[in-house]
Amino acid sequence: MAVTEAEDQEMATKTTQTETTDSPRTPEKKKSIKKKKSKKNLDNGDDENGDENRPTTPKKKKSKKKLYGNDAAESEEEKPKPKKKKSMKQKSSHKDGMDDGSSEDVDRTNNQEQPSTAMSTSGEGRSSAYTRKKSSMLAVSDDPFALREGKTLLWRNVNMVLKGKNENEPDRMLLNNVWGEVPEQQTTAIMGPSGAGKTSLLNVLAGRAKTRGRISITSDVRLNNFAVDPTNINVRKHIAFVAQDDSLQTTSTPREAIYFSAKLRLPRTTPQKNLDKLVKKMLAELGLESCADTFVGGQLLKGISGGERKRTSVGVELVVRPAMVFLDEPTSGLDSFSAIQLCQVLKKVANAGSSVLFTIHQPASEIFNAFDRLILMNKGRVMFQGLVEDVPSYFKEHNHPLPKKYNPADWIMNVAQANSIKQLDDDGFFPKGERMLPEPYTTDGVEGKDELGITLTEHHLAEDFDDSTPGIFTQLSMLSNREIKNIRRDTAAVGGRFGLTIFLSLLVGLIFKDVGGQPRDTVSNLNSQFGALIMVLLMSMFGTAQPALLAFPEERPVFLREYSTSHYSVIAYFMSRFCMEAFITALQILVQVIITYFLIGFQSNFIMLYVAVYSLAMSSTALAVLLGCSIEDPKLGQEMLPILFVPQMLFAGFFVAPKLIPVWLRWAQYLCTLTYAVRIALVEEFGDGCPAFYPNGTVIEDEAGQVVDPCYNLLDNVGADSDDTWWNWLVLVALFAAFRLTALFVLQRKATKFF
Ligand SMILES: Nc1ncnc2c1ncn2[C@@H]1O[C@H](COP(=O)(O)OP(=O)(O)OP(=O)(O)O)[C@@H](O)[C@H]1O
Repeated sequence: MAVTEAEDQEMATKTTQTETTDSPRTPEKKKSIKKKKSKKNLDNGDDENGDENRPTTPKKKKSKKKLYGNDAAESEEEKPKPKKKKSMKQKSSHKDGMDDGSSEDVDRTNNQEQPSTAMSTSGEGRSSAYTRKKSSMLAVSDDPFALREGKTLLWRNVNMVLKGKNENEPDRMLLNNVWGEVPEQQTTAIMGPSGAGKTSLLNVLAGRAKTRGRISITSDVRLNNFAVDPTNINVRKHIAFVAQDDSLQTTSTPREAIYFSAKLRLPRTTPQKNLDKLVKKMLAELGLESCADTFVGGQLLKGISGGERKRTSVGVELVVRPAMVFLDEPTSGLDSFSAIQLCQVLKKVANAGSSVLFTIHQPASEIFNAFDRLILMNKGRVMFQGLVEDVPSYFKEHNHPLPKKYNPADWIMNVAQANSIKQLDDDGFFPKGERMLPEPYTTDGVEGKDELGITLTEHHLAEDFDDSTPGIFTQLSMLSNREIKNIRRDTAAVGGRFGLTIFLSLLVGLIFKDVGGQPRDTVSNLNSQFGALIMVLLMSMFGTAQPALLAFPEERPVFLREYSTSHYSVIAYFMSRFCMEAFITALQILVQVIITYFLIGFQSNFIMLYVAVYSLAMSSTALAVLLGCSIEDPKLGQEMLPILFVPQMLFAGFFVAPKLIPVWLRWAQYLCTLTYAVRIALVEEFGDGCPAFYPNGTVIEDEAGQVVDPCYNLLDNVGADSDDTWWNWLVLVALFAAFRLTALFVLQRKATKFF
């Protein structure tokens, strides 16, 4: 569409009309607008009076000339012409299936394309269903393509700069003054040669890229003309995003993955049978029926094909009937039939009201002609932007007419790649000129905040967001169910973990066989008993902390995708993971302690030993989870394992007595969970002393000539004292709680602040 400066002025004027003369909106005004909205809900779609405060439905704009960015359009101070109106019904029927562009009831010659921002005030014939309260509308429908209220995203001056490594290396403009819009009810494709900046633009708009390292990003982005920071989690939640890399739970099936999304993201009042029907219809629309109950699969688990996985990712987002859908190369890896099928689905989604934006590489002509709009990127700049049907005339006007019987997508890519930027510039591509945006409804400035200091934009977003989705208990139950299925289905991982535990326990148990029952009358016996106990403790630490450390970085993409698309809260995710971990660890430690306890013949009480080893395992996993939440890369997690274990072993007192550690380092022992577990277990095993110690005559005497019980001596060496046992328990539990809470905090910050 063509937004010229004249049109921008029109938009600004309309904004003023819509919002009265004061901008930004005040809370009071917002209330009055709410009232009008509800009144409108009752007016059964009769918009002949053109109530200027109602949310508007952008029309499918048609124009032959004056494309958005057409230099002629930019230079002329032209009065915008009135828009031709079509009813929703007419529009839908026109858009159904592949758009053949045959809707000749629209004056394409003179009708300059209009900005389809939310403040556009023309009264498009929106049905009452379209404007009904979102939650009730969605709850009662079992149609994945039910009408919904869309949103329009506008952006200007989007720049992404890669700073040079040093003064000699110049900065690189990865995105250079990029502008555009994604109107509701339309499909917009971003095309361009490899490295043109398609994914970068999509990521910036979806809030998945931010100033960081050598990359700096600036942008002016409007959601329904509210100035927004796309990286804000509240903004991100409005956008269903399908990334290029599928991040799905590998042990779920497509049916379960789509159901999981529908159950947690649709209004809680949605009847179960509607959810089931929705999922069924979504699977059918995406051609996933035949693999609906096969595992998604991953590196180690055989599952559905790459194309099926991609369609599942799309289904997971579309099933919740989002207002905005962004997709990064949704057709990559799909055969041509599946690609067309997917594009038809996207088209239906747009017809239902959503704004759809996606990147795509050289689509077939059938697919290309089905898009409504095109953004053609080249070397980080916008080479063309407008209606797809205007592409041939635009390229003809700029000296690159589309040859007959040529796929237009191939042709425009050919033009973009075969000509230098200078040549294309000379030919008039890369429309220039400053593109103004109308005054935003609110800003983050002081005047845009209410008395509580909450920005009006946040009010708007929060109000707009459906808060009737399931609460924490449903989230916990859904997440726990999925975890249980994951454990049952990922037999390799669970089997490996338990297999290794059994193997190592047997190895240690056999090597130290019956050592625990030997009389404590020699140094070697006593040392062996001590060694056996330390081995059991270390084994529990290694065997449980390692999987916990690696679990989150591996699951991170799934968590971040689901969290950023409002599946569940961080607390629900954290709690469900904790419960599963606690359960699996309890079983694992039980197996380990049963084998070692009876093979070695420890003197401790079985239950006490089990609780001590389990407590160590849980507090070690808490530290591991904290580290795991702080890092992004599973490989880095592997490399961090020594950081987790080595200091613990060094400070626990069995390699070097704590009193021999330099004073300035000695404090670190108090942060090591192993220190406390060793003290508790040793007191339990040797706390009664060695009644028959060293009968062969070798005795140890202290400086005063008193005979020293070697068991007490051993406890003393590691700083253990039976009087401090409760204190040791307390610190162990406190460390566990501190690590867990810090991990929760880190996870919350990571999830909301950074993608
Ligand atoms: N974080 C980054 N650091 C350095 N360079 C980057 C970064 N992100 C993007 N780029 C560079 O920006 C340019 C555009 O990248 P982008 O991935 O957006 O291109 P694209 O059009 O999506 O390409 P493709 O079609 O090959 O996926 C590329 O040259 C890429 O190397």
